[in-house]
Order: sequence, then structure tokens, then C-alpha cells
Amino acid sequence: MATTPLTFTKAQATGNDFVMIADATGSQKLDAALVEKLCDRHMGVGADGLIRAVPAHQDTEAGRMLAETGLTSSAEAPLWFMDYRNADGSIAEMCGNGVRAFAHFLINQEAVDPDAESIPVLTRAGIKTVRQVSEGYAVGMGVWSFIDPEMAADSASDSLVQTPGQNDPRPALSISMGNPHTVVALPNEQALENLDLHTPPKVEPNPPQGTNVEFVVPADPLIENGEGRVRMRVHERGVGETMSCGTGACAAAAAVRVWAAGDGVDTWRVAVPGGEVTIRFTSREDGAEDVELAGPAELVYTGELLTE
Ligand SMILES: N[C@@H](CCC[C@H](N)C(=O)O)C(=O)O
Repeated sequence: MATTPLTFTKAQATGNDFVMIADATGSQKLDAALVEKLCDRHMGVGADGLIRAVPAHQDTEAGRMLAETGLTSSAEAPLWFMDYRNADGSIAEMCGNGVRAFAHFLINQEAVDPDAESIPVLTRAGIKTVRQVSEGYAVGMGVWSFIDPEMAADSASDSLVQTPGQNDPRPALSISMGNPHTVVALPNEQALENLDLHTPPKVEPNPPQGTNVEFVVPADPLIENGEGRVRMRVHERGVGETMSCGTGACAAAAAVRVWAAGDGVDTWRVAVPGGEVTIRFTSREDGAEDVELAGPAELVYTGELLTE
């Protein structure tokens, strides 16, 4: 049977890894089974997620979202859509590590001006703007919010997570970064290391859309040189345990900030198994807080897939 080679690039950002596919004409069909196969570490390339880069005017879903933003995309000046899929083939709204890898990929593909001050990226969670910085890329992630709109600004928890290996469920806080997160604090680093994340943690009440679950341990001291520090492990919706999660790190820093009433501390370093990312908060006049995520991104190799 004839095969059609499909060029891909493997990328990683603090160990969160992705299969990247450039689709300049919007002709690449992706279904959940193909994504799952490509992300399978034995049967395919292996990755936590797959990202298709397509100009917004070449894609029906992106075109609809574009109309809401008031921005334009054309052959001369394309606005690139990050079509993000989890390893199990499910669709996610946003990926913080992925969007840094995406910007790096677009520059490498000469799809955007490498000297541009910033690169706008259309995602299912709106437009994100990526800048090149000394540590790699910094992304304007927009504002964080409580998933439960009834939550007060100083609320400590809204759910319980049965932490694997611990007897009692622990209180958790659900935070949206465009995609859903449930953040749980653990008492010490040993408890973080002992976690068995081979199975998804149970969250009560069970979020109907699923959730990413972040386990965090504040550093001791929590604040050093004016910066907050936490360690984190994550069980990603649609994937399992990953070495990092950018949106998860933003949610974790926001939750720890709420718990520690650390409003004065705007910069947070989040250590994950695959490295470290930096989160910066900026207050808006209405009290909402914008989040910026900064960290590295790397293209590892390119290859050709032989799909039937
Ligand atoms: N690893 C990503 C998040 C990817 C999507 C997530 N699994 C979901 O389903 O929401 C990140 O770096 O943010």
C-alpha cells in the first residue's frame, strides 16, 4: 500500500514533549486515533501531546475564533493557530509549555519574523503573545480565575483530592488558566516524591470536563530574595504524569499565593521534574491578575512519519 510521508518535529519544554506538525494549507486531517498513535511511546513517535500549526484562515475552528478576536489572518500575514491535542487524542484549550515550543517551531520554520517584538498565537483559550527572553520564551497567559465563580478571593479550597499513597483526601483549589487545574498542597518533599501518579488522582466533586492535578510543596523558606518558590508534580488530563505543565505551574503559583496570602510576591519559581519555569503576576485595576509564564523550549529532531 502506498504511504504518504508526514514531516514532524519533536519538541520539548522542561520535559513536556510534543509532536509538532506544520499544516500551512489546513489539509492535515487529525483524528483522535491518529494522535494517540503518534503520541504512543512504543507504537509512534512518543509525546505528551501533538500540536498542529495552521494559519487561522485555513482552519474552520480557528476561523470562527478569529472572528471573535477582531484580528485577521491572511496568506501575506498569517495568524497561527495552535491546535493542541493530548496524548490520548482529546482536545485541550491551552498548553503553556506547548505555546513556547510552538513559537520556537514557527521561528525555525521561518513562518514568523524572528526579530518581531512578539508573536501572537491563537489558542482555544484566546490569543497568547510570546516574546523571546533570556531564559527562552515568555508567554502572556491572560488572567487566572477560580473555576467556581462563587469562590471568594481568599478561599482556601473547593474540592478534595484523594492523594495516592495517603489515607485522607486533601483539600484542593480549582483554578482555570483557560484549561482546568486542581492544586493540592502536600506537607513535605518526601510526600511529593512518594506520590504514585500511575493512576489519575480522584477529585471530589468530580469535574465533568476532567482536570489536570498539580501537587505542590512550598519551599522552606517560601520566599527568598523577594521570589516565591514551590516544587510541583503533575498528573495531566488526557496524558498521565508528565515532567512539566506550564499552565499547571501558573495555577500552582496562583494557588500557593492565595494560601500564603503572598500578594506582595509577584515572581514565582516553580521547579518541576523537567526543570524550572518562572511565573510573574501583574494586577489589573479591577483586581484580576495577569500571568506571564517564562521558560525554555527546544526542538529536538525532525523526521518523517509513514502513515497509511
Ligand atoms: N502540558 C500543558 C497542558 C496540556 C493540556 C492539558 N493536559 C489539559 O488537558 O488541559 C501545559 O504545559 O500547560
